[in-house]
Amino acid sequence: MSKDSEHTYVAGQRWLSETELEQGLGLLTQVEGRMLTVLFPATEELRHYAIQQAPLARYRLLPDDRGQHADGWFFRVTEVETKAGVLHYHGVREDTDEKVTLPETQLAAQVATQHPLTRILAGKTDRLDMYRLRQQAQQHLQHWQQSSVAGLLGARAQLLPHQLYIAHTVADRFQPRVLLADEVGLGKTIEAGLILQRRLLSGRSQRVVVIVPDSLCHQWLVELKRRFALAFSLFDEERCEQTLHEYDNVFSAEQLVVVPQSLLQSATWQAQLAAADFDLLIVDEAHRIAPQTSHFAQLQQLCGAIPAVLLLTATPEQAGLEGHFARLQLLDPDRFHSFDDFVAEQESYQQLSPLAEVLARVGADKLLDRVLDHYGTGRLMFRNSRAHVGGFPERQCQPAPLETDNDEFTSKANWLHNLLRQHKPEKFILICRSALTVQELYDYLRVQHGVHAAVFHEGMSLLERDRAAEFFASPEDGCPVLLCSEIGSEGRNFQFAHHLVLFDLPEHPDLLEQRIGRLDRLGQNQDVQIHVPYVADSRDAYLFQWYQQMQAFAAPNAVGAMLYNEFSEQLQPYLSGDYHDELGFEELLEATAERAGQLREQIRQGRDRLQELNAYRPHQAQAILDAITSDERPQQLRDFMHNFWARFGLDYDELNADSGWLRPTEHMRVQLPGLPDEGLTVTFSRDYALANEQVEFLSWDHPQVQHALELLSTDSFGSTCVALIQNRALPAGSWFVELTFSSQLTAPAHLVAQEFYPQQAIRVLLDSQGRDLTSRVQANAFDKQLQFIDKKQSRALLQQLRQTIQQHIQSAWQPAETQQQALIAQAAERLEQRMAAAQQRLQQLQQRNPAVRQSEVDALNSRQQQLTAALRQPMLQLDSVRIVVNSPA
Ligand SMILES: Nc1ncnc2c1ncn2[C@@H]1O[C@H](COP(=O)(O)OP(=O)(O)OP(=O)(O)O)[C@@H](O)[C@H]1O
Repeated sequence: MSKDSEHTYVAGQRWLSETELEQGLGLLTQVEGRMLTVLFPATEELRHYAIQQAPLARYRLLPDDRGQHADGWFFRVTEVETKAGVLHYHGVREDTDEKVTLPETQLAAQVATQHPLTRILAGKTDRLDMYRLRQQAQQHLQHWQQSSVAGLLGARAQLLPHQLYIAHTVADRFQPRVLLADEVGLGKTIEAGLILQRRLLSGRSQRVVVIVPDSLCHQWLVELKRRFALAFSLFDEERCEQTLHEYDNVFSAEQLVVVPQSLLQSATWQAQLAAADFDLLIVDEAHRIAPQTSHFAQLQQLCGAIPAVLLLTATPEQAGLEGHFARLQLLDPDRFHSFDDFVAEQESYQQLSPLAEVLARVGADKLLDRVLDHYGTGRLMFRNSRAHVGGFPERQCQPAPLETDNDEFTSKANWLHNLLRQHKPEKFILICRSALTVQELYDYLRVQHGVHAAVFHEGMSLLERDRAAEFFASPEDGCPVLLCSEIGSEGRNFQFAHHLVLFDLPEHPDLLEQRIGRLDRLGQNQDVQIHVPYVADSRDAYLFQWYQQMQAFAAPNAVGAMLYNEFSEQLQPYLSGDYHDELGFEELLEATAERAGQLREQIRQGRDRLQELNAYRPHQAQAILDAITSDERPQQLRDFMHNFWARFGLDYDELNADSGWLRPTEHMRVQLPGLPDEGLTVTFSRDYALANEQVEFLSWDHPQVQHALELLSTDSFGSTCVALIQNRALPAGSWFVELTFSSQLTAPAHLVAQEFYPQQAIRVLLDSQGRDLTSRVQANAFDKQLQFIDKKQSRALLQQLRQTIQQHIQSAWQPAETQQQALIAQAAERLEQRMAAAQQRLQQLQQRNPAVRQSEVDALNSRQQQLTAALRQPMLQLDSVRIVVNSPA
């Protein structure tokens, strides 16, 4: 038996190593002369120490503490007894309620080495600034978790109210199943991305599949990365084949996948997709999968298997109202069971429109909401129009009637060459119906005129297409024109160009709209010139005149599909050259113009207007924008991240007022997602990020920021600390223990409990006598007075005080629990109020609007019940401890 200033060393006692805490709980096996031997059973390491300098801390449990037996079971300590220097714990087993007594020798070797109490006992502390950083991280995390716009903060995108309104409305539904049908180029991809991001970050969705026309896969992958910092994986045929031998279901390999539409053709992959437990499905250009095809049947199966579905199409009625109905049916088969009922219902909505219009005009928002609630498809379908969103440049049609001394192709090709020459160095996008024409034109321009054109069509590989588009878009490239086929270019972003050449005309007005939409989309900053060459009496000449009657070139054409349905049969003979009656065409034009006027008027008063009013409710959108402006807090984020980088070994060099270069150093203490070795240029400014695409936009939603918040809130960095206070009003040598407890709910992620009860920090401040000063000494005011203390001093203090500190820490649980109860009561009240309001609203809505699924109402009830239950059992944990010692100068 031997003795130091604090303890008597006896074999059988348990000790922690202050220098090697990760060894777990040591067992003192031998005391011989001036030497100690300690075995660390967790690592099977043996250590010998000289008694005078042994860096050991005595491990003792106190009544009410929780201990673990070497056999794995836990017990609650009721009494502690010392027999010949070894502690004997009396307690109750948690699993069996049995009373037990065990010597400390039998304790498990694994102790929570990250636990602040263990760290304090072992004298392990961090610097004051690290402790502060941890506290800040927790406050920021709490703020973010509670924000009503978490997940909508981080997109590299302008804050456009029509997109944010849709994103917010759809993302927060239990399992949204909607059609995003904004006019072409208004940003459906961004809307889908925002919805996705908010759902992923809140835990509402976890496994996502995006089905995209093959030609758009790359664009989607790039947009998701560039705009949302989301890394999706492409699962094409090749990747599936490669993954096949590793996984039963290839799609289990990743959480976020992009799948080319063509993959649906394979029964194997299709079956695996349906069985891959995705919880969110996004289908881009959904009109491309035509009803009554096998593809469509497969899509139907997927929509049946995946609970949340977003279908994207700018031209929902391209294949007629039946096609539109079929897609709505994919979303809600129960509600859309009869096409005739659907048509009748659509007509009945027309009556609502004038009233809604008046309410919108006078700004009676609440009443307008109620009227719009009656509009059945409004819950399922969102369609914004340019007219409603506003701020778009004009379209200018430039018809080019041509003389024909040559064949049609040659005349047009020569005209094109002239056009390009006149407008040098401007860039032109040319779209025609087939890849064959693209190829012929390419050859002709090269051979006859020495003009090098870029080409873009479905016969090229995706990589070739992307390269061609990129090459053409680069300002250095000398190529004046990009020749595109119809189908090859759908969904593409060509708004950097201002001239569109329609080398021939498509037969369907929606296809024409898709073509113009390549340039006339968000981000277009000049009027779009639409050049239409045609030869007299040709197919295109007739089509051009017909399109003029419906003003198809001047503005987005909402009536095109309906006119096509009514008149296409009469039009056919003129297109094929098989007609006898030129007068008949004049009549057709007149009839088309008249009908277009009627339909437009109907639409103005009817369904489309209702759709627009519903897709964008300005006062609600404004509330979302306001919340974003107040929760973005770029300055606070910047300060926090700068501190984080400095403490964790990353170098940051300011490049200008808005951006800087971030790079890892050899002292980097953690791995950050998406940080390459050579570093990264970053900004906290949305505007700067928008103008500089290569610069990473850091927001509270960004994975690196989330990682920092998470790390600092859960890991042990900064969880224990000793600091000095110099306050003459207090006795010298008086000291304080400041504790932070974290309180959290344990609930499945999809319940999004953090919205009501984010991870909460509960502070308790005790003085050296164990008196509770929490409410008397404010956290900030206290913190401001604190100063660093050097490591040696801090260690000596802890050695001296640790037993009392351990007792104080134990007594702090009671006030922490009391504070927690108050927080819980507040959260329960908030939950009750908000849920009651949401339920009432949904139930009222359900009475008015048949598109509210019963499952939504049930889900809301069940969420409330589960959250109420979770609120009864919050988890309280000791998170950090700071010891403050007064030493007046
Ligand atoms: N909020 C925004 N901020 C900046 N750019 C945006 C925003 N929304 C959309 N854009 C850009 O506008 C263009 C059109 O957006 P997007 O491709 O999402 O439209 P879309 O409705 O899906 O078009 P399409 O009907 O052709 O598929 C894209 O280049 C997109 O990056």
